[in-house]
Amino acid sequence: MKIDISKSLFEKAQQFIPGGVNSPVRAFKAVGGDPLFIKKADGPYLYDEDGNAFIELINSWGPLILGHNHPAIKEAILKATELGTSFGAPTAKEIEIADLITQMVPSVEKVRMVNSGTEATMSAVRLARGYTGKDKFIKFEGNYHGHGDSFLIAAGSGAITMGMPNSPGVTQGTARDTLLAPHNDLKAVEELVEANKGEVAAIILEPVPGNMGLILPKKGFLEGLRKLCDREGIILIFDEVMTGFRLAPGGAQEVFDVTPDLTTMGKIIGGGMPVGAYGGKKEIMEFVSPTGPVYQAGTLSGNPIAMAAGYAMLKHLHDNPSIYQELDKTGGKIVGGFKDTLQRLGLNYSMTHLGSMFSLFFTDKEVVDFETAKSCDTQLFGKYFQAMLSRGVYLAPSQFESFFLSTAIKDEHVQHIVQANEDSLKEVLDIY
Ligand SMILES: Cc1ncc(COP(=O)(O)O)c(C=O)c1O
Ligand SMILES: N[C@H](C=O)CCC(=O)O
Repeated sequence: MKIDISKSLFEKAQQFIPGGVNSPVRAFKAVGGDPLFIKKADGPYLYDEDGNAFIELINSWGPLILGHNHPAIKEAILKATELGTSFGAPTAKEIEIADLITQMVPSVEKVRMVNSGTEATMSAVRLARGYTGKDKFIKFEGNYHGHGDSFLIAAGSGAITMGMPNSPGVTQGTARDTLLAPHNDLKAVEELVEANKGEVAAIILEPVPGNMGLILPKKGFLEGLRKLCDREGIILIFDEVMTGFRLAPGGAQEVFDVTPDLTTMGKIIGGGMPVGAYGGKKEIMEFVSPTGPVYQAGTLSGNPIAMAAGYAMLKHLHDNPSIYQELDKTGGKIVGGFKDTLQRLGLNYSMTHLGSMFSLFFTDKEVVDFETAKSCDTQLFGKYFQAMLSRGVYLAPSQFESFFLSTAIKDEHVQHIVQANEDSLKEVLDIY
């Protein structure tokens, strides 16, 4: 594979940008080699500056559930740009998207738009603290909620990929109010709440974590958290930045039928533009400024182009619910193909799958939390990543990320991906 142009761009980028990238996981540090510089994308394909084409399973880290350049979204963006790029004032489109979100996610009675998932989670926890008058909150090991200070403790995604689950720069004072629990361990959470009785404002979690690879909730875990929060007056926050509008129109809360008090959203909600949102019970959301005392603002929040893209995306999903069955089928075919290969090659690596998300973990343990996720052979993953790349399949460059499907992936791509997986495993494990 020719990568001369990407290589020289990366050299130049490092002169002006820390590590040559604007988000750490993009640097390929965990998988070796230099990152590819992307020139364009269409449907299921990414094209790099050297002219290589890849079927991709990242989709911009989740947002592009319809693949690249979907006509409905492209048209909405182009139309919106004709009217201006930013007004810093209310628009009709903001009402339309808020209305649609409340229909698709019934636990969200009111919603505030922000510019990223990070802003959404920071704001939701501030709101929970302001509303309850309590300072502490519980997060789960290996869950990732963006790069707000109080979340960079035992964080998943790029933080663990870079070997920095606890980031320097987060003060001890901040860290003290973040209580940590092992994911999927209800008893540990109950004990933590008991030990901090009356002091916990919120429990925040990815209901289906995708930031230590894809991990499924154990039976009764989400329901148990709901009961605990009700009993103790704690705000339950589902961080659905990744799972929202991806696992179902109403996200993981619809799939598992557990209703949080607040939900954070991002990725798909912006149709590929930088958008986040948080919403929930009217009574809690009324606590946000200007109706309430909890301050939160944004110069570009509700940006008209981003709202147009997000609305077009959500409307398409809302009007075409069969998309979710289609994605689940595609996921089933790929995961089924991978599992067949693993069996034939006598390998017992662990796999998880839900709808349009899946993971291949290079460990024989069942991956249910941060500890088991960390048992993966990350060096082997790096070799596998490179082997897949050389066969035209672009994966997330880390063992601690989920793979994402889009509707642009059809049967011919599935076949290519399954074959590439078999050939890559044989290559990296020296199986002939
Ligand atoms: C579950 C979850 N929450 C929050 C975030 C932060 O979102 P953003 O990267 O848009 O700030 C991410 C992804 O980065 C995420 O996956
Ligand atoms: N896993 C992260 C978000 O979901 C990946 C995005 C990033 O850190 O650049």
